[in-house]
Amino acid sequence: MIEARGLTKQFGSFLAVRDVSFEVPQGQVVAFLGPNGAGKTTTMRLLTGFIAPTHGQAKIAGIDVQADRIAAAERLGYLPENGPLYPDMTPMAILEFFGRARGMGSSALADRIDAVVGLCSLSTVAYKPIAKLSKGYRQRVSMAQALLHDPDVLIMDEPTSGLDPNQIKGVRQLIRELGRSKTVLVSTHILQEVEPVADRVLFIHDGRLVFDGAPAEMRAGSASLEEKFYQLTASPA
Ligand SMILES: Nc1ncnc2c1ncn2[C@@H]1O[C@H](COP(=O)(O)OP(=O)(O)OP(=O)(O)O)[C@@H](O)[C@H]1O
Repeated sequence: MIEARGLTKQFGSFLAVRDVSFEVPQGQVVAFLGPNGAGKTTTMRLLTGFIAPTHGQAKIAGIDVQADRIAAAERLGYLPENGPLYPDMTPMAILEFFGRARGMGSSALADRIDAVVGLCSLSTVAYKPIAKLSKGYRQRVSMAQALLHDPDVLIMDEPTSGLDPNQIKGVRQLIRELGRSKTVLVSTHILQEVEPVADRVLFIHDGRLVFDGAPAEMRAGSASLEEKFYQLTASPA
């Protein structure tokens, strides 16, 4: 459902992503790990068609995201890091706006707004301006936007960043629930999140994929995931 083939991105003379290849089959929840500046966001932007690769190819549900971005976007929900939300709008208004932009008809859109407001626990803030919402609720509005068209594939960039422990728990439960029916790639800095949520870990360092395996395999031979994180990033990739 997600395919990266030789993905490479160069900004000027700087190689941010270097020849990254992997495939994620249907129904897998994958944690995308790596230190700051490793290339996680850039890889996710390449996978979603948001930016074009210097070399290589990205496919979502078999669709080349550069050649047919609209068809790929229909199958894909993307939660960008600090995604833009119009602060004067309410969650209901913004979901309606995004749904219309996606060409959803009135009755299907009303049903889906109901579903995502429930799934993301937004009912108590549905009619408050986004400017007045806490960071946790704003994140849930972004999540609801990503889920609105019921995509098969979800790509989420640090969905728990800046949230309190209760909110993190809520997002973790939601990801686990979504993982029952969807293919999910989620980046995070919080290693404790990985084992309860993910079937697989992709670890990127200096723009290169340096580990691909189950969380238990990543931990094998080390005292903890943290220890393995230090080992994987101790020298340049
Ligand atoms: N548009 C750009 N122009 C120049 N350099 C960029 C651009 N976007 C990203 N980079 C650089 O590419 C590298 C990878 O950045 P990226 O945001 O993908 O890392 P990341 O793994 O998501 O980091 P973090 O965990 O801090 O979010 C960084 O050195 C960053 O400064």
